[in-house]
Amino acid sequence: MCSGGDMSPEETARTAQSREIDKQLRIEETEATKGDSLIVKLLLLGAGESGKSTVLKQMKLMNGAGFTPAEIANYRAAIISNIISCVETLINAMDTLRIPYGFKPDADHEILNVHASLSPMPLAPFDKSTESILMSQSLPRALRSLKGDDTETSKKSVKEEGAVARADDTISRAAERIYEELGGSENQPYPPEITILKASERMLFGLDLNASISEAIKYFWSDTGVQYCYSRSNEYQLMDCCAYFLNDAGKFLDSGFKPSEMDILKARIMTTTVTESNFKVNAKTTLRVYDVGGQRSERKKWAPYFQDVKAIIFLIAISSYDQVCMEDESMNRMVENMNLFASICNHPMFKATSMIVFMNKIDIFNEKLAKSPISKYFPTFTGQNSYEEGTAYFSNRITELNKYPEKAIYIYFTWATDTSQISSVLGTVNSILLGDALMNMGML
Ligand SMILES: Nc1nc2c(ncn2[C@@H]2O[C@H](COP(=O)(O)OP(=O)(O)OP(=O)(O)O)[C@@H](O)[C@H]2O)c(=O)[nH]1
Ligand SMILES: [Mg+2]
Repeated sequence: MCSGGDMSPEETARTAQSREIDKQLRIEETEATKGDSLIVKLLLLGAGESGKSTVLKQMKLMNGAGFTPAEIANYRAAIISNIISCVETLINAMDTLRIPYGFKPDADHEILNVHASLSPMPLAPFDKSTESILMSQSLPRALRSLKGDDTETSKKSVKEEGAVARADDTISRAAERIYEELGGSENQPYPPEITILKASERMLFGLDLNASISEAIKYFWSDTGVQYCYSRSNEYQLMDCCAYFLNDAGKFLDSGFKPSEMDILKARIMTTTVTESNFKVNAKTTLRVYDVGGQRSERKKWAPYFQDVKAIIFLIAISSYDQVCMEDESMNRMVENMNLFASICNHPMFKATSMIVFMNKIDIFNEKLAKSPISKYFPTFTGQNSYEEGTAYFSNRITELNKYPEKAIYIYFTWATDTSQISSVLGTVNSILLGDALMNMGML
């Protein structure tokens, strides 16, 4: 077991947060069970990073609970750890995707000109057979064919539903070629700011985040190659809060920084302990909400909470249609979401349980549509790549998965980090829940 001294800031923040939640729960539990109140049990389910804990934070805010000073301090630590994780992820992705620092995607067709402006080094001699492969396919695939290992994954990725994102265009090939010619990961002529970050790559968590690291992060984030790498984040695992925190890294890393409600809503702490929160809906009714961890390894903890559930809010990040699954990079994230939804929706214990689906992260979905065609990942989608047609398509796909025709599926499109949008949806959901709960108890 990990002793306190060995914990990363993220783990420390998580442990302190769950202690604080436990304390709060004990208080709420006592309050909720006073008198003969009606308890409506609600589960928040869904895959990792779908937004369950964010919805719970919003429920707390709506209930006037706000965040305690201890929670605020924990979220500050979580934000710092989010920033460091994002920088580390991007540094690694620059090498995995073979993107050189300073790469300018707009100049992609002028590969050699771009090369000349980036590097004072003479062009390295290029092996012709390798070149022809690199110019016709993406590097990961090219490497697989060089090794004689052009496996099912790459073939599957083009035609079938739920394709996995792999850039394979002139820009990505130009990046790879320049990256190789500049000397790959080891020998690129890095600017000093990038050198600081790369040198401390493995130990950023232990570092004193002084002004020079903060400046280096600012420089790193403004690098055109890093921005291009960020634009391809559907090909690897990057937190959705990355841009929000890196756009203002200096402010968040300042020792006097105190997170706002929005900062806290954006902060990511992966759930590893099932939490129970009680909300008084009216004088006699308490909503008892369970928030679980959605990563595959966390799902074995769900079943003990399935008894007597009145409703499930199932979250799906609709923006995940072009992303790779966290736990299995050969799988599309939306397909993982849909499989998980089918297994919960059609679970015999939930035959009569109200199923409320939050198709979440509509803000990211909307932004993505301009550059990421749904049909590339879901060939059965033949409509316009618009918000209306995209949401209608996924809404139908989800509804079709329900095998109990007598059971209603309520679908909402949500933006969990936007307090006013989610409050209005949660208001409607409360009415449904109370109606259903009272009806089940013969009180309506
Ligand atoms: N832009 C945007 N970000 C969101 C939205 N909903 C959640 N997020 C962000 O997505 C990240 C993950 O959200 P969480 O609420 O932690 O996800 P979760 O489902 O609880 O994840 P697990 O605990 O791992 O199961 C956080 O950084 C949130 O701020 C949304 O609608 N829009
Ligand atoms: Mg969570």
